[in-house]
Amino acid sequence: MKYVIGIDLGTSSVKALLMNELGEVCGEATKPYPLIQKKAGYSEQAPEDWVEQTTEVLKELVTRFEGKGNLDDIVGISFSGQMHGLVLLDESHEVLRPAILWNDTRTTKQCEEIYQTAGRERILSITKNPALEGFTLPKLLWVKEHEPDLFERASVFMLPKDYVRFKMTGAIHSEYSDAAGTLLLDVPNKKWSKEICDIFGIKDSLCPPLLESHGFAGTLTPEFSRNTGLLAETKVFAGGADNACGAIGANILSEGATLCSIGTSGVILSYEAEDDLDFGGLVHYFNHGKEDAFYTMGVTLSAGYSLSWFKEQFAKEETMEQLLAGVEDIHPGANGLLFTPYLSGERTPHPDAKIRASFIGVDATHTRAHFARAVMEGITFSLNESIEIFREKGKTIDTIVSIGGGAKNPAWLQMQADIFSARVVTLNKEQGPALGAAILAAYGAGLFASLAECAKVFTAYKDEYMPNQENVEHYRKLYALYKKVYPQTKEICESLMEYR
Ligand SMILES: Nc1ncnc2c1ncn2[C@@H]1O[C@H](COP(=O)(O)OP(=O)(O)O)[C@@H](O)[C@H]1O
Ligand SMILES: O=C(CO)[C@@H](O)[C@H](O)COP(=O)(O)O
Repeated sequence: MKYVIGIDLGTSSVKALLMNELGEVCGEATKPYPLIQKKAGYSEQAPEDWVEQTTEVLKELVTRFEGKGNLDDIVGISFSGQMHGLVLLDESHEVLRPAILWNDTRTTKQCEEIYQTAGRERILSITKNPALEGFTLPKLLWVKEHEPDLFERASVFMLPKDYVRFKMTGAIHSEYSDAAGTLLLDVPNKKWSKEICDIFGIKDSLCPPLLESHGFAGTLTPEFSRNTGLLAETKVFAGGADNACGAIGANILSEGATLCSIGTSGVILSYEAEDDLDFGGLVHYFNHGKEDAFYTMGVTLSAGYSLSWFKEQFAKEETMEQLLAGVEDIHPGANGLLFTPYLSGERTPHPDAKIRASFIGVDATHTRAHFARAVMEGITFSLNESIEIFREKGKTIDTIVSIGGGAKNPAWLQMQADIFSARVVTLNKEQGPALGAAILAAYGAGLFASLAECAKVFTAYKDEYMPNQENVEHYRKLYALYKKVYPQTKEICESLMEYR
């Protein structure tokens, strides 16, 4: 029996998943690491924490595997990684500063400068994406402006999982699905954009060589092999961005397939075979982890995070299940209470780092459960704005695969079916993007002839939620009210910035 390992380098933790070639889960281990938030809007992590905890989870998997199989039957390891984070290395490949993460919003000025210098249309035509605070190029320009000495010393930039893979193998690479989120990649032509690098004074050598997601990146260094117990000959394959891997693990590998993922952030993701559709930058347009395929995606920055924040503040000692008990008994609309999930700004459809969240319509009859339901509905309304963009562009969205923490609660899944007005299905294995990473490893190692063949063995749908027409109608009216909150709170939120 052959085995593969998928590693998901997330925002709050790293998870390693051991699967056999039959698609059975044979082990998993998770370890957390902290966020460093020095100022409002800043979000950083220590790359060495990722490496340390990845070593630990692999060590744990190997220890539990002993006696059950041979280590040389582990034929591949691959990655899923939190996107966009900037890691800078010097000439001797030492980390120059903490990584600046995807949810760090310090770069509004750099985004404006990108448009002023290069023009929005030019950026869109090359990278297929708008300049957003979370992306990597604005972070590089922030370092160039605020830490010029350090920028001068940088010899290469890396994305989070690419750095961990470098520490595992000693080889420096990136791959297309993550590179697409840097704003430095010519997405249709799959190469670093010389034009953008030249405009912004970025040396070509700062951009690492690119691989396909299933491409072979190297074998383990003797040190990494010693520290984890894995054989030094173990093959490592490039891996993909977390959303690309989430999509692979949910079998979003052909036209017409749509994904809803509610993790810390939330995404609505749609498979694209073509590189030339025009969404005018309203949604992200990235290379898939499948060769020569793409996906479009709308992002709600604080999706699951809004609910976790609510629990942390108002039900700290309880489990998520306890907090959400009874939410299904409350009528859609939470008795006239609306929530917008802009706890740390927003991306789709309002790229706005300054907007903040609101509860509107608070009444003395509202209980904590009404607030919890309003939070879940607000997150789902926000994701529906991405679905609306896709539908307005002519896409048919009738079935949505729901994954992530948000897919754990049946009331939330029914709410998704009602608000999205679509059939919602769940997966039989809730392993998140680590499953997509394991599929990439299995395909890279040659266990399957294609990603789709592997996904067929590794994944299957489980439950189905059909829209309830009465609720669909009710939510359609509430959604129209929800959409009025952003424009009517934008100016107030901007003025409140000086008090934060
Ligand atoms: N039992 C639950 N019911 C509903 N939502 C949940 C539950 N447990 C976690 N969540 C939501 O899922 C989110 C975490 O999802 P996950 O996919 O693990 O995120 P990430 O990979 O970004 O860390 C939490 O922020 C929370 O909102
Ligand atoms: O910024 C994006 C996508 O563009 C995020 O999806 C991050 O890649 C990480 O998200 P979580 O999986 O931690 O929610």
